[in-house]
Amino acid sequence: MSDLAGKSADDKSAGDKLINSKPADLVTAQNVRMVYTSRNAELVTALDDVSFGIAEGEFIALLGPSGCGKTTLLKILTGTLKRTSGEVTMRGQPLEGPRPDIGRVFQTPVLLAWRSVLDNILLPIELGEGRLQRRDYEARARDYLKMVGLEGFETKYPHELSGGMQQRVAIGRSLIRDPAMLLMDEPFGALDAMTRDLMNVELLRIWQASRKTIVLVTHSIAEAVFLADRVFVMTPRPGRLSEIIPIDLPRPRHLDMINSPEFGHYVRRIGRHFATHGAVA
Ligand SMILES: Nc1ncnc2c1ncn2[C@@H]1O[C@H](COP(=O)(O)OP(=O)(O)OP(=O)(O)O)[C@@H](O)[C@H]1O
Repeated sequence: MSDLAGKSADDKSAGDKLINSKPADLVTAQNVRMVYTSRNAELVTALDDVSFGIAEGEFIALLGPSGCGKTTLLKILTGTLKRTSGEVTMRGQPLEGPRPDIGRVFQTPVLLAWRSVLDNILLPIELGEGRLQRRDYEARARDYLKMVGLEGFETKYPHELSGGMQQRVAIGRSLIRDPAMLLMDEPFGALDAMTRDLMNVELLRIWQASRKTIVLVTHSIAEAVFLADRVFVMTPRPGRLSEIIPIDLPRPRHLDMINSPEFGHYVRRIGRHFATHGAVA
């Protein structure tokens, strides 16, 4: 991460209590295994024996080397990819397909160029099952626009926005159906380092304001430590969870914390782990 000292997430309260309390798990995975069959009929084991629980409101960073199965695990958690074996539950029920209470943010924002910012945020309402009425969600869309820092940009089009702003629209869109959980696949990976740092601070502010559960995939040890309550460290393929590391840094987190000895301790500890078990890309 670059050094943009002094920026902080606004909310003063949300993070600490999550570390100290033990609410029931929102999502669980038990012995999840994923084997793909490639085009030449080769079997590729992407995930093996992955088990964990994630509490409501937690921020989890999924960290591991390229190709270790992070995206695969995220797709399984969205219900869009069927695991080969193992159990996944959400609120105690088996997760067997996509659900409206799980939102997803991709590495690139995938906005529709011919729709305004407000219309892009409302897209899941128009496409959603169950006759959702756009007018019932417009006030919420405006609230989320404000939350992601885009108040006043309702009528702009994607090409009029920076990359960071476009990704804020994508985050607003992922929140519009009020999901319990947001799954984010390297959401700021395409942005320059400075914008990425600022977006991470913004993301913590949005997380604390919206109180969603977040699972975020990253290649960056520093990003994982800065954002997460717990870092799930994966092995090289076939991806297993080799360690779950609670990050006991105070919240709200400021970018100048990355210079603290405690932050350095976590980064070195995870770095040593990868030096022993396999490198982060
Ligand atoms: N549809 C598929 N068919 C066959 N193999 C696949 C398929 N999708 C992914 N894989 C393989 O599964 C493994 C895990 O892929 P995945 O995209 O989940 O890794 P990742 O950790 O997200 O990688 P990266 O960090 O590079 O994005 C890789 O070896 C990949 O080549």
